[in-house]
Amino acid sequence: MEGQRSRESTATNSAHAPPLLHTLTPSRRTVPNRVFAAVYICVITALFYRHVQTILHSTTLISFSLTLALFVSDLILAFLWVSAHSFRVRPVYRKEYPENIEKFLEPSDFPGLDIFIFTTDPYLEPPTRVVNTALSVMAYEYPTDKISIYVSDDGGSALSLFAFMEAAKFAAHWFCNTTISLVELFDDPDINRCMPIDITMLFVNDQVLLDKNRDRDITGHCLPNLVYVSRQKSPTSPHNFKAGALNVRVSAAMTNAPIILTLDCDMYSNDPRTPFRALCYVLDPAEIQNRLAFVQFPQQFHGLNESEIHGSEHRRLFKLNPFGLDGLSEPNYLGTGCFIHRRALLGDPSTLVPPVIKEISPAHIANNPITAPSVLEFAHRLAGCHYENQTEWGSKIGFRYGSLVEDFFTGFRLQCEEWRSIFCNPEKAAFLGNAPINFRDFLGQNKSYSFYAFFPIASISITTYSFLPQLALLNGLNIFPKVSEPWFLLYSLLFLGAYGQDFLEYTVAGGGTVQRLWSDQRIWMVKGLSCSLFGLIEFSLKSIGIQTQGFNVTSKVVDDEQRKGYKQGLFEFGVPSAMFVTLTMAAIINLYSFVYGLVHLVSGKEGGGVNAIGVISFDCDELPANL
Ligand SMILES: O=c1ccn([C@@H]2O[C@H](COP(=O)(O)OP(=O)(O)O[C@H]3O[C@H](CO)[C@@H](O)[C@H](O)[C@H]3O)[C@@H](O)[C@H]2O)c(=O)[nH]1
Ligand SMILES: [Mn+2]
Repeated sequence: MEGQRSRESTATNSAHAPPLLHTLTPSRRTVPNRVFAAVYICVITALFYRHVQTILHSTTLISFSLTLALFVSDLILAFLWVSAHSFRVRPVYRKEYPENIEKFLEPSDFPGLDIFIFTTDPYLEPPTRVVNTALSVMAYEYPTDKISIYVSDDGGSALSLFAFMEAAKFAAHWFCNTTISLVELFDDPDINRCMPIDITMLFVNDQVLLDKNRDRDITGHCLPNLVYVSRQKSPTSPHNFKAGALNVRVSAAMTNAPIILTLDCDMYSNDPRTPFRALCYVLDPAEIQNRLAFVQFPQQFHGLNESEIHGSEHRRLFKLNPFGLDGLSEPNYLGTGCFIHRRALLGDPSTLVPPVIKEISPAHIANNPITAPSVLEFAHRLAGCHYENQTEWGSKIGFRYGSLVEDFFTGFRLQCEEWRSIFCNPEKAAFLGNAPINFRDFLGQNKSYSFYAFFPIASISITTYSFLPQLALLNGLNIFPKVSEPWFLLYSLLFLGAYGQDFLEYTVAGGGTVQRLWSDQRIWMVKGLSCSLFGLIEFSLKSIGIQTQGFNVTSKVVDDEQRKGYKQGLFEFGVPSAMFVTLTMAAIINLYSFVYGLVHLVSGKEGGGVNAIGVISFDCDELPANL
């Protein structure tokens, strides 16, 4: 990480001021980043000058179309490079002082915290894991009577409900004995398995499993509220996937806490003090005035292998880029590990959009027992599938519908409404999760990530560069400058500049290893040829009205065979997928043209030669550099 940091404090610690809650420090990379950007833009401009010259002077249709294709591909990559510059223009680092929260607040003054945990498929998401997620947050060092946990089960599965009924009993014993290591619970291969059971019911079901007013652990201390929610679904009204589940307002009827924590069932709390960290921001009057909507913690994973072949830790997306966006007050919402002001979900900072029922407005104080028949009846009504009809839920308020990546979309909409956000990255991971270790699951998951704004269009460039130079080489056409030509220097600069910056960012600033950087680069190309490409095609089809499939839940089940392969750093091609076709085609053509180029180079024949060996490599945010 960064070395010495000058302190640009947002909260001061003078005699009369409240205790220091957090500090903010701009990264030392800011100035070098800006200088580099200026130089790199000049090099990119030179590249386009060359492309235009070649197009204008092309004599055959083939050379014209080849250069045009490269021109378009480079244009897309250059556009993405420019947009990625926002991550580099002002990265910032923060530090919190959670120990000061208690100087500032009495336990009775702590704000209520409603924790939402999501699950949808007991076969892909073993209920024992979901239970572990819930137990991990029950152990938060936070006034117990202020915490309520809502488990949203979109599958309405009897198995998940049963698991939670057992968990509620277990909690009474476990809660007072938190010395049992959570990691142990997670890594036990036997409890990770999902028992096959053939009952799935869809019904409106809010079941209060633990009530803080009623339930005690075995030493007599109170337990947090634990509520199982299974919203009603009907074939005639869209359920809007996770965004729909997020918007079920049962928590508003029962506890209506001002702060919400969203957590996927594949994550668990790794630090019981995390809410204190979040409070350092959400309680800071300066931040509230600055229209703070949410505090996002990074998604981090455990159980990854050394080289992390799939790059599924998404170090850039989840850790590096948010530092950059934080400097601009807009880190995006990552769907899990995020503390949100409930108020931010109900309209822009200046005009509150009133919910249809006033009992669920942020001002409403929910102080009836959550098991009171009136509360339960109200909660049932809110979880019904028709409640949202003719309302602004999903369009102007709540989590926004219409995108499979509801996190990215909702965060973006909140920012458009002038809400601000903060990225909080403590040294000890606040949450840890599981990333898919199966190659097909990984690609399936990334098909939806690839909707991320413009990123999927990079697949046009990647596909072009995966086939075009190779085919040109095999046909004896020159499309890149020779080593002896001055233009070769330009390509070298593009290559070295992109990789140099990427290397420094990933390893020195981002703490990643060279091996993982290698995997990250490789997987970027793999994604461009598979999931991004398919995501782009699906998105285009959908835009012109052709139906495609919806959200694919990422499997969290891992068998021993898969675990073994993954540990050895092997990609698993055992299961069929259309996404492998483009990948394999590119691999074969690249290998063939690589050998072809090499043979010609060694035998001293002309025809492409060193300038197009057939291996392409370029960084996700940069221009291609073909050697
Ligand atoms: O109809 C649905 C579909 C999914 N989920 C839950 O949503 C969560 C995320 O789904 P997962 O299959 O794990 O997707 P990932 O690709 O791993 O999730 C990433 O991408 C999602 C969409 O952008 C975000 O919501 C997640 O927080 C983010 O980790 C899981 O807990 C699911 O149980 C539901 O509750 N209802
Ligand atoms: Mn997930």
